[in-house]
Amino acid sequence: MTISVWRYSHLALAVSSFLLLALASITGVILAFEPVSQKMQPYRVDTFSELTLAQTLPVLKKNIAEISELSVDANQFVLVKGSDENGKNLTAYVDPQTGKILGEPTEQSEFFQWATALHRSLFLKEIGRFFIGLTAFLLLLITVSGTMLIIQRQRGLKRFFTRIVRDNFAQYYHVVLGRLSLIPIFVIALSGTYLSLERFGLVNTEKISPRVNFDAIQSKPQRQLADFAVFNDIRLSEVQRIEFPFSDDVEDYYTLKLKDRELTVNQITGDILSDDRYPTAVLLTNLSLDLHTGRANALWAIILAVAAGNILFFIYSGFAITWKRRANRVRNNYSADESRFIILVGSENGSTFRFAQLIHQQLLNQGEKSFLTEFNKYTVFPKAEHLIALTATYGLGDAPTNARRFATLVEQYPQPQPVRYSVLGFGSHAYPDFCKFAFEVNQLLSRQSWAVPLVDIHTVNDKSPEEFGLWAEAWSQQTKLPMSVSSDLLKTPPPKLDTLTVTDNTRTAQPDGTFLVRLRANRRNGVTSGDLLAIYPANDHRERLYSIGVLDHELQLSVRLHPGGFGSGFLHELTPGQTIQARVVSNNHFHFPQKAPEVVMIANGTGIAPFLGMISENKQQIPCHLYCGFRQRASFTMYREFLEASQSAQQLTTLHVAYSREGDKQYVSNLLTRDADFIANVLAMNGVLMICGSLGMQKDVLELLETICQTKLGKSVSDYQSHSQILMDCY
Ligand SMILES: Cc1cc2nc3c(=O)[nH]c(=O)nc-3n(C[C@H](O)[C@H](O)[C@H](O)COP(=O)(O)O)c2cc1C
Repeated sequence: MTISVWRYSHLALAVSSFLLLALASITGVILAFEPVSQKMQPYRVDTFSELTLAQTLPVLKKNIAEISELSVDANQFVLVKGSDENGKNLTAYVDPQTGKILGEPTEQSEFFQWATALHRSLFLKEIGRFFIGLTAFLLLLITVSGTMLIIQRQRGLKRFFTRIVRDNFAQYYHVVLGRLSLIPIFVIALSGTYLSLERFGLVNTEKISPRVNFDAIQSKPQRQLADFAVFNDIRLSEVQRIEFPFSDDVEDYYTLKLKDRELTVNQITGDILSDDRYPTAVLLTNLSLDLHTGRANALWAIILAVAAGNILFFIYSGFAITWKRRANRVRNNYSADESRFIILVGSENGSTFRFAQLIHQQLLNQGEKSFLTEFNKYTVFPKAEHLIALTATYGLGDAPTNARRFATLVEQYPQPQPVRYSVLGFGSHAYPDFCKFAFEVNQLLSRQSWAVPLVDIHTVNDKSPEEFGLWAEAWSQQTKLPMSVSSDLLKTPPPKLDTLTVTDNTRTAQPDGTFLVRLRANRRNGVTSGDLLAIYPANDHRERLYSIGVLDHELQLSVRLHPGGFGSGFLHELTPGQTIQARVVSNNHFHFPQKAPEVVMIANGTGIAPFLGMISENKQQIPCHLYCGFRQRASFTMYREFLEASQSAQQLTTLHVAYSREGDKQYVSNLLTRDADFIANVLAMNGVLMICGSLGMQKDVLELLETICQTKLGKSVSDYQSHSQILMDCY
């Protein structure tokens, strides 16, 4: 069964019962203190559990003139009814060992009487009892559905008590306390339901009346009470009530109502006259009363009070979670049919909607027609030019509930015109399948003939505004539409810029040639190869990002000069000694995996930049293979010397170069096809593939990897992506 079925049942049950449940819980907390307060009265003797009837009854008979009845309550207080030596009625707690009178019972306090009546019947007699019974039953169902939700959330029964990832206060404590109070709440609900059924006569609790054969009653041999075998066998702690014989006549007998049966005993010989076990239903009623009220054990009563208090918290936190989910409902000004921008959201708990709304709002403010909807509402969008897919991942790397049907819908509704797409995954590294569903969506879209990749898939760990900002910047660069990340979402001050000094610039003669720029940061604040350098060519909001390779403590950028290029043109003109204002954007997901047993780097064109730095920093000599593609040999010349030196120093193990416009006219994907077995082996041994370069190359390589993974490893490429074995930074 899917998570949503359990979730909706859980919610529906909670909504339908929360008022009565709150009332029952509040009164339940109050009533749990009654047994605790009662147990503090000094009527229990320490030897209670050891005393037998043979020890107790003779002492009581000796000390009390006339006894008609003895009862033992849930607090193990012994109450005797009868009369004293003056013939006056007597109802008193006694010491069962000495027969001494300890005190008189008092009436239940009015407050507890009031709370009990409210708890049991809402002061509405039978109707109230019915609703309270129904509430107990609903609580039982809520407990079951809640347990299923926790099992699904924790990915299986075995992991039920493993660490819970903290999402937000209400959700975290709803699950933490839910797990802890699961058993007491289940017991409260089950016993409450049972007691209601019993109350309405739906379970048969009729006791069998003792059948004494008076013809067979013996009056010999006469024995002392202390010598009755049956009284020696029965402990006081097994007794609920004893009715004493009304006279000395042999036909009057002792009736012993024990916890599990009723006995009648000849008052002269001590013979057992009848022995009837109670029906199971009666035993269950007693057990339910013990468990539901906590009357038998003060510690259990306190546990019940805490559990009932937790129910109140669950009502609050459950509604807080629902409220948060509902608050993200979408309002569109334009229809799906007329919109140029389609934003799809896959979200379970609503936070991804916040990010989607931010994009949506900015597009609307710029006068664009934008339509925001859920993945499951995907259809044909006749005017769409851009598709932005934002999605969280849940379960075992699964789709959120509102994105479950996406794979089917995509096949069902091909778009009639080319649409440029970009996928942004929301997830958490706390889970092993990081953003897996987003990677699947990316794969799915990349296979559609109408889908044109616009920006490499980006991921956002733990709702990081900075990582969202990276995507926004990349998307904005491609579309030329401003997409800023609002400061209330970022909750960080505007970036501080560093001053960097140009140390070298190889320049190029051709307008589509590649050149290398080296910069030295005035203060070295932890730049790592794979990070990005944000430059501001016009000193305004326009930012351009370049992949950094750190070589000899300097930042090296590999740049292709585009005719009229805003960023590349600016960098091309830099001369050694010049300074620029820029900032380093940490790009943690694309750092060299220091713990990987083997690393394969795949690049085309300027995508080689971060790899040069990583190779230069590979002092541990982790086996490292570079597959790179260029148009002509000339493009590779500037890297050759460095890479050959790295091979000699064993910082680079193998080097494979493809030229697309010369010689065999190969692409980097052709090299990978040739070495498919090796690539599969690296993945199988937990090695890491890193891809950097153009999105076109990335698409080809991913398609190839999908085939390799499926045929040689029996898994999807998204499996490896979600386990950080395939890292990408393409543009
Ligand atoms: C029960 C649960 C399971 C999750 N499973 C994954 C997962 O497998 N992979 C992942 O990257 N993130 C996982 N996450 C993290 C969410 O995807 C992430 O917090 C996301 O930002 C939530 O977005 P939403 O509020 O729109 O649903 C999980 C979160 C929860 C609460």
